[in-house]
Amino acid sequence: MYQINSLKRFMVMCFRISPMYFILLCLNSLASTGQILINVILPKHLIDELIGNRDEKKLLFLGAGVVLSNVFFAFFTLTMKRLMVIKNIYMKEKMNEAMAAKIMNVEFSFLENPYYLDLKERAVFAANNQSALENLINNVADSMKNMFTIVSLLAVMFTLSPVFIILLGATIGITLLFQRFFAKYQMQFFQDIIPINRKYGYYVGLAYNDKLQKDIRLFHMGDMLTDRVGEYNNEINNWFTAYHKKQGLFLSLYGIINDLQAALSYGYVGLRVISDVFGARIGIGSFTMYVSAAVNFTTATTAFGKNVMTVIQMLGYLEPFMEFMALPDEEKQEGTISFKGEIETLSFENVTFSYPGSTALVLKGISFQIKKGEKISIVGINGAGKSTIVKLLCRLYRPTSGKIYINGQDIYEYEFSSYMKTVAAVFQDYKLFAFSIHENIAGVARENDRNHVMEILNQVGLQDKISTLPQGADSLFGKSYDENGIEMSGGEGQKVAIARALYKKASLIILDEPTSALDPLAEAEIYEKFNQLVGGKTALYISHRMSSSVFCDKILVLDKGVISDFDSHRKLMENKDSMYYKLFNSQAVNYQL
Ligand SMILES: Nc1ncnc2c1ncn2[C@@H]1O[C@H](COP(=O)(O)OP(=O)(O)OP(=O)(O)O)[C@@H](O)[C@H]1O
Repeated sequence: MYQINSLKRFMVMCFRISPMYFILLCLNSLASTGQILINVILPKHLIDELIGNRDEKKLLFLGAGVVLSNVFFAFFTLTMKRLMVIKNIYMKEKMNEAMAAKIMNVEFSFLENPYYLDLKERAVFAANNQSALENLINNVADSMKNMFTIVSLLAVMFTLSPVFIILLGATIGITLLFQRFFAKYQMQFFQDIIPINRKYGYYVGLAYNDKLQKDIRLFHMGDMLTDRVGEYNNEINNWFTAYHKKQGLFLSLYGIINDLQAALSYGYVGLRVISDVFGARIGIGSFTMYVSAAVNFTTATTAFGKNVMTVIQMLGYLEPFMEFMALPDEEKQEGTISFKGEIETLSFENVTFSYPGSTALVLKGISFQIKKGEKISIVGINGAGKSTIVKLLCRLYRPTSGKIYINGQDIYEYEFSSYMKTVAAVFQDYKLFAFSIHENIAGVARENDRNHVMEILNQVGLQDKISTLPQGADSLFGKSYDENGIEMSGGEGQKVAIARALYKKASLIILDEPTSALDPLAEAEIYEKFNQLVGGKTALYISHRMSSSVFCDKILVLDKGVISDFDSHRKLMENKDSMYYKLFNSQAVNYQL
């Protein structure tokens, strides 16, 4: 049942991707069945005519019928096969597209959860490897063809004798019982192997990951990874050896039953030619037809059994893909009010938060309010919950309790995309993409204002760098796809990321440790100019460099998920027992001569 539901979901998805593909599959299956039927029925009439009246016109008609119909069906099925090869490639591309769209739209919390991250890896693997999709669809199409064939041949054989059908039915019953038994075993096998496959996939993924190669080399992780992958590989091999032994046994028994089926067909139909014990005698033409029908019937039932097994196996491979595709999308979060205008007030009211799957409270009932244009610095030791505040504001996570209001409205009341337009954030682990510098910046607003881009690049101090590049702001990031692509230093990259956030026409700008890679001069320059750069926008900064707080209107001091202070630098420095005073002075002493 679980497999049937899974197959149904998968087929509905494929149908949505390409209804034409399904029409082709059905036509192909019908054509293959048609060819088998013609070759079962027409030779009977040809032989009967040859043995009987030998009417030349009829013989010519029947002979031409056999040849022409075979030519037609051969041409038709070959054309269909070609079309389906093209469609298979298309389906695979679409599957990758759907996967990419899902990753970009799925609720963000899934992408920080190890289970779903792993699921995502396995889903990508399933979509791209093992030809699972192609095998699944081909086997579904083949099983459809075999089913049509079985049903039509049953109709042909029914004209000989219902007893014959009952005898064949009994052998099919035994076959189905075998199939059911093996399908159950197979299903269990593919469930049981998931955890080990997941671990194997995870460690192989680590070895593949180019971002890890520095650490792998520096800390000699290569041997450990290779050993771990080897161990899991052996374990998987042992599992599959046991599986294939069972499958071999099953297929042998299955083959014996099919041979018995063939012997029964030949025996029964032969008896009907030479004796009338089981009914009226039949001629040679009918003998040919019924034997051919029975042989094709046996072939179709065997093939059908294999189709079912392969479909189950491929569904097992594709399960992670389907599970990932069924995750809810971010856009589906409620919120209908279109956000218009600018942020006038922003407030957290008694917000408590723990990450999904964890009971530890990261934020413990925090409340604060910010007004339009204020520049707020959030400080606190590692793990205090600073970045979590930003993630909640960006609607990457939902508060466990309490609410966040903007302009008096719960932020989840706002329609998602209009809300996201008003927030620009530069995260610690910001990413730039393999587009040009210009596209990385202007792409966020989907416009092409070159002067404005250059103006912002100048403001963040990148004018000298850009002027040394032969293609200026049109230089492409990264060398992966363009040998003339540029590599920027960590600090230069951060400046581009800040420029991108500034360019976005957002009224709240959030910088989560955006200057960690900047040299002291660049950092000082950015902070000095920051209020000018940000202009009238409301801004939140998170930085471990306490000197950056001096430029802010207020400082929100977080201590283990609780707000310990929220005031101006001057006021907070008056209290020598405050956490802020300690944090500030612990750094300040390092700068004293
Ligand atoms: N995706 C996550 N799942 C579970 N726990 C998380 C996740 N992200 C962060 N945490 C936990 O939440 C707590 C607060 O993390 P957060 O990143 O908000 O701290 P922070 O104050 O920004 O720290 P830092 O100064 O080191 O950047 C930490 O204890 C961290 O382990």
